[in-house]
Amino acid sequence: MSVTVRVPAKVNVRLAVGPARPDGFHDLANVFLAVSLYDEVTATPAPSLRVTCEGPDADRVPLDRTNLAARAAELLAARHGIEPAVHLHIAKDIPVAGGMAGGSADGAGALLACDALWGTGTSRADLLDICAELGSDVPFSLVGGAALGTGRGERLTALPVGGDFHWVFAVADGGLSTPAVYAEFDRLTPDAPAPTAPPALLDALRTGDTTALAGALANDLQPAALSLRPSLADTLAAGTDAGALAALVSGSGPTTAFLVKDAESARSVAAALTASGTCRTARTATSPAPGARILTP
Ligand SMILES: C[C@](O)(CO)[C@H](O)COP(=O)(O)OP(=O)(O)OC[C@H]1O[C@@H](n2ccc(N)nc2=O)[C@H](O)[C@@H]1O
Ligand SMILES: Nc1ncnc2c1ncn2[C@@H]1O[C@H](COP(=O)(O)OP(=O)(O)OP(=O)(O)O)[C@@H](O)[C@H]1O
Repeated sequence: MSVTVRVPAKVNVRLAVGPARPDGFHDLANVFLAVSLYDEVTATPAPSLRVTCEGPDADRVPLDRTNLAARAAELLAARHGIEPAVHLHIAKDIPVAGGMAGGSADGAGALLACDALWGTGTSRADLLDICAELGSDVPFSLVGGAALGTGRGERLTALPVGGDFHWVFAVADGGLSTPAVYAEFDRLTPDAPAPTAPPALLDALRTGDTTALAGALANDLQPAALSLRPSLADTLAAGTDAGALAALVSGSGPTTAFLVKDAESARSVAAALTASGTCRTARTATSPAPGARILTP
């Protein structure tokens, strides 16, 4: 018997970053939106914990105990006093180290899959606690939809979304290290103000107004990502030249996100980005997407 869970990627439609805290993390006003690019995590009984991965970026995914899926299985097993005797297979479609929370998705997916496989019946509150222990983005991978993340991004308030949004994601060559991007933010922003989520952005989500959302997108980590990877400016320009309503770096990058009017515009902007030679590949997606879900056989 095995259990498969499907988990979405995310884009941050507003990532407001405050000053570094004593524990090294930054307080955020982080407006997450789940998008329709998914990893699938399959949990199968095995003599001991083992991780495998398939997909175009599989060679860049660690298969040891540092994999967030493996860590999720270990934390859940420890909480219930059992052995993490499970094979976790990741079918990876979310770009690796791309600022789209791919590792976080696998952590949330493994947690839900193991809880179902082992019949441990963990409460939603306990699952969210384990997610927060795994990483700041992991609770959102579990819940999906749209949410405001405060604290280091792990404390979530669900947000209403009144319509579908269409996106193109330009996947860059290689990744960017999240801690390195936050460190560059600190260097560039010595007096960061307290982070807030503007009402205009929350209204745009609530009413499903693409034009208003395009005017409200913002990522405080974008200057830091551009400073570490200046070529991303060419990718952003290629997308807006091709007709995207707005462009921004996704999370800590280097994936760039383009909000477009509709599915037809998504196809033409993706084609133009691919032809521009400023990215490795371009993907289309819609939002909001549901959070981690068990796929019924
Ligand atoms: C950039 C985002 O993806 C936006 O959603 C997240 O803030 C990053 O979330 P994540 O990858 O789950 O990050 P974590 O695994 O919790 O932390 C990795 C590192 O990122 C930095 N970090 C992360 C979150 C935060 N609020 N402040 C930080 O400074 C810290 O250096 C930390 O050591
Ligand atoms: N299951 C996993 N999938 C991908 N990377 C993983 C996984 N587990 C651990 N990692 C490690 O985490 C690093 C960041 O990968 P990930 O794909 O989560 O980045 P990201 O999308 O930038 O995340 P975020 O948006 O949350 O900052 C990788 O370089 C890899 O070493």
